[in-house]
Amino acid sequence: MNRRPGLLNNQKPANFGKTFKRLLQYLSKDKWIVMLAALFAVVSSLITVLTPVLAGKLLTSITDIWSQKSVDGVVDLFGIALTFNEVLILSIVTAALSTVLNLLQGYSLIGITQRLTYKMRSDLADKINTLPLNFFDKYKYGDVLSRVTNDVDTINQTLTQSLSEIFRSFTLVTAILVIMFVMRWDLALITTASVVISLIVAGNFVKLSQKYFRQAAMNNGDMNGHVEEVYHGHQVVKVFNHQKQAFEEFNEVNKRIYETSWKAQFVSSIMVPIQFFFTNLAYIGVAIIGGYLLITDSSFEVGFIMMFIQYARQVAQPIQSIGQTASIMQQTAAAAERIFFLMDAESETDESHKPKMLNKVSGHVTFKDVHFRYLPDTPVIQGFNAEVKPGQMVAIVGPTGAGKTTIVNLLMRFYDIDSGSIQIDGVDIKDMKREEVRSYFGMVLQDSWIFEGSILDNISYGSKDKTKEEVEKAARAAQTHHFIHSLSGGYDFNLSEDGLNISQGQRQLITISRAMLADKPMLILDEATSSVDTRTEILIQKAMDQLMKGRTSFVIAHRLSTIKNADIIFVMKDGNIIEQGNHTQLLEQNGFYAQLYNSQFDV
Ligand SMILES: Nc1ncnc2c1ncn2[C@@H]1O[C@H](COP(=O)(O)OP(=O)(O)OP(=O)(O)O)[C@@H](O)[C@H]1O
Repeated sequence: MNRRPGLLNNQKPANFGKTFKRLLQYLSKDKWIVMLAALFAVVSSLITVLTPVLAGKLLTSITDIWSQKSVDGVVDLFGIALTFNEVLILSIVTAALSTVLNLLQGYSLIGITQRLTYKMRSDLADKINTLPLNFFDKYKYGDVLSRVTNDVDTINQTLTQSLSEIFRSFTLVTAILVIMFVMRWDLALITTASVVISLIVAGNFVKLSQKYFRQAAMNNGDMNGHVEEVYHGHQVVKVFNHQKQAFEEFNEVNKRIYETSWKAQFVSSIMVPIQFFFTNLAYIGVAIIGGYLLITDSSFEVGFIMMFIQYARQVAQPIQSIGQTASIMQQTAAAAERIFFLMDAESETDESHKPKMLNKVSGHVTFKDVHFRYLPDTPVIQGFNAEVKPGQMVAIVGPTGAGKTTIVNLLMRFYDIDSGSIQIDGVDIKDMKREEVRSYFGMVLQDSWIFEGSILDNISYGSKDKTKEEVEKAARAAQTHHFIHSLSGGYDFNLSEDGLNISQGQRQLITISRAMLADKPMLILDEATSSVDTRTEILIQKAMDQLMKGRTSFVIAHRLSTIKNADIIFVMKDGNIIEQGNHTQLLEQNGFYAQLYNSQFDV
């Protein structure tokens, strides 16, 4: 099942404070705008706090006028209208001002977040370009890519909301509590107590529901893994008559999801009514004591009670919101931590100071006592020595795991060797920039790399300066023109992602044309092992022969024809060349090659 723990997949930040501080440092350029947004939030929240005062004032004035009527028998309509107008105008002005401030705050925070995520994406892209290949041996590409997409997106979505909510909620809570305690500390105490109790109860429910949510998420992961396994290997499942067992496994996981999700949803759904219960208790308390004070204390105003009840209601909401925002900020920090982990990974050493070493490359390659290991305690290449003359075609053969791909990786400087040297035309590749080394090689790999776009774009990938005529010439030389011509639109025919709308052999022909057009002095060919039809195989062989003409070529060989035609064959075993020579010489030796050849090619 596909459950993959590890630092890159953590849901909770290991160090919330440190990560959030670093995230805020990203905002340092915009710190004045952040402060302005905070100011907007504070002022608009203070205005919200004033609303109950206005409403209370209105009610007190109306009851005053009304009680006067009971004495005089006359209603002072003019007085009511005047009070109404005053309060109404003030209410409209404050509401409008609060809306404008909220808009300004939203506008500035959105700008800040977008700039922050834009910069994070660019920084991550720069970083990924400098990561050494062995980083990707440890971490999956999907994981790394998800930093650029999902995690940056999480920050994008949560940061604006969290920042604005934190500014707003803290101001509201502080202001309301201050007002309440200044007005009547005893009533304020009742309200605060109810909020605190409701928060404690809610906190326990949150913990419980989080436990069930986590279990549900794990069960969902199991379900994904199961579905992926079974449907990916659909045919295998059928061939081995495994459907019944697969179905039972599915039902078992499905049942677990049902149970844990039910508990998680139920526990989280009863949280709100419970909080309401405690808040309502506070209203009742304030109303009873307020009513009593109104009767017993003549200086007590009815509007005051109303105002207080409104504050009691208002204070609970931002406190709950702070709780929710804290959990959102945890997600933000977890995402930021995963991003920073990638940003802190060790980059390839900087080589910008290195000058260009070769002007014209003839393709003379020597390996001198090369040692290399991917993992500290597992030597892979041990004392590899070889010399390849310009224009020679080298076939590298050997059993699986012998180190054939590794030699190619070292030659292209995808990895740096531990000791010894690899030289091109007498210059150690360590003294060249990696890009310089790679610029001398054309590559055709087993997995034809095709992207969505026209055939023309696919062939001219990496050689954008070439004309359409040159592309066509390369395709002709690579035996590809004929097939391209038969497609609707010819060179403009649109290839789907991974080139799935053409055959495997045709995809290979396109990549051969690409290497032909790039016209590099040296070549690396990793021959495809999977079979294509005989006609295409002949075409590919012809194309490869044409491509290799006049270039030093390293072929990880699987085809009999390639091996027979090679100028020199390196027979590799356990990271070393154990035999070398041409096909006839090696067969005459009757050693490992002869054994391998006879078993593999069944001659
Ligand atoms: N990225 C890596 N990290 C750790 N070990 C690796 C890595 N790549 C290859 N190896 C190990 O190095 C050894 C040589 O592998 P390599 O891929 O060069 O063999 P190969 O001859 O190309 O095999 P095949 O014919 O199966 O492609 C193997 O034991 C392999 O397990």
